[in-house]
Amino acid sequence: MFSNKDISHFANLETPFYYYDLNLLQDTLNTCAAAAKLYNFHVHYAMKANFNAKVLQSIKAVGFGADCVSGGEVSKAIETGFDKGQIVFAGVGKSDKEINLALDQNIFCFNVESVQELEVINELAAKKGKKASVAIRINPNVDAHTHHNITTGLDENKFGVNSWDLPQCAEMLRASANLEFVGIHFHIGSQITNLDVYKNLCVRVNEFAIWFEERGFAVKVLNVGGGLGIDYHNPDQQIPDFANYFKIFSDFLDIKPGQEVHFELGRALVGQSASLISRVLYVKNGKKKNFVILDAGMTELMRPALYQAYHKIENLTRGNEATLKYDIVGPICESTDCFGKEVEQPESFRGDLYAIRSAGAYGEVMASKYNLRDEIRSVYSEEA
Ligand SMILES: Cc1ncc(COP(=O)(O)O)c(C=O)c1O
Ligand SMILES: N[C@@H](CCCC[NH3+])C(=O)O
Repeated sequence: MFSNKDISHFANLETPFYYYDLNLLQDTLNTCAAAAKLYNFHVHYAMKANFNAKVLQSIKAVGFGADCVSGGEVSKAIETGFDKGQIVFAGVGKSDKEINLALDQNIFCFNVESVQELEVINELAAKKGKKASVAIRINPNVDAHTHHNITTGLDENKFGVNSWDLPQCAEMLRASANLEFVGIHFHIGSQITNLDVYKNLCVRVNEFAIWFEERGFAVKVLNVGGGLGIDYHNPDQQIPDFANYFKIFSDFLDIKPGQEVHFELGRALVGQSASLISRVLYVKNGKKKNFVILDAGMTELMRPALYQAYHKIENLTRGNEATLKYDIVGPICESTDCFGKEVEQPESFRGDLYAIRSAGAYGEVMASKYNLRDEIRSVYSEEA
């Protein structure tokens, strides 16, 4: 919800830009941190969701670790001041250069996604005379009931080690003098709104933990990944239900004394804290359709074009009284450059300000230069 003061402030600014509500971000982080603390759970922020410098500063300040998926993210986390001892590094295709960088930085652990990767990390660690801490990312074949493009924990997905490869994994761990097994890792998908899915995950985590323990491995860390969704239809109902989310893991995981439970949350921490603010360039009234053409497009927010993702769209200049249906599109030379079809809006005019809500996660960071677009700018609530 934007105040009149926000809207007058936006009216003086060049569009498009991401607007970050840093107070809401702080409230979200504090709520999550307090809910996790109740159970002594460890939270790593999934940096891929948003690595805007101010966002990262706020997250670091609350004491979370970082979940990284590239050497670039590991470096950025360290530059930002995240504790190296709280950095985890996942990814199915870690290059030798990235592994070496993470070894040099003594990060908390590699979330390893294949037997071959274990072999490579062992070799590279041996060359440096080091022992690399590793958790095995297991693909548990649990359906996350989310969009198939952001599902990661089914047998057909490329992520993690499948259960039938675990015996080979265990053998490799035993044979590798430069690896230290710390635990098991899972991440079954993103934008998960049905929390029952996590109960199913817990059942599988318990089974896999026993599997490793029966073979003589001490499972110190149970890392259950992230994926908690946000309500894209109600962007003003802003803070996800962290209390219930963590309670599920406390209730359904068999947590042994000394065992740590780790999470890797991205979207839930940052998703509602930003909107993409744009101006209407043109309004085209056709025979079959009316179009609102914005100065922001799929190059600034790719999710609708990529996953047919829903984002609530609001005309900030004219208010809420919807009288017409428009396809809300951008200026990019692609037919998928569309933020919403047949969206009910007030009659709109050139110069109106539009907000595309819930754009704090996988928004700014997925922007592209396609069509040689200007780099997307950011504006922060503290500047208003
Ligand atoms: C390994 C891993 N951990 C954590 C996340 C964070 O996901 P989300 O933003 O849905 O919480 C992702 C992205 O889906 C991921 O691939
Ligand atoms: N980029 C996706 C989420 C992918 C999560 C990373 N595994 C989105 O916008 O919803």
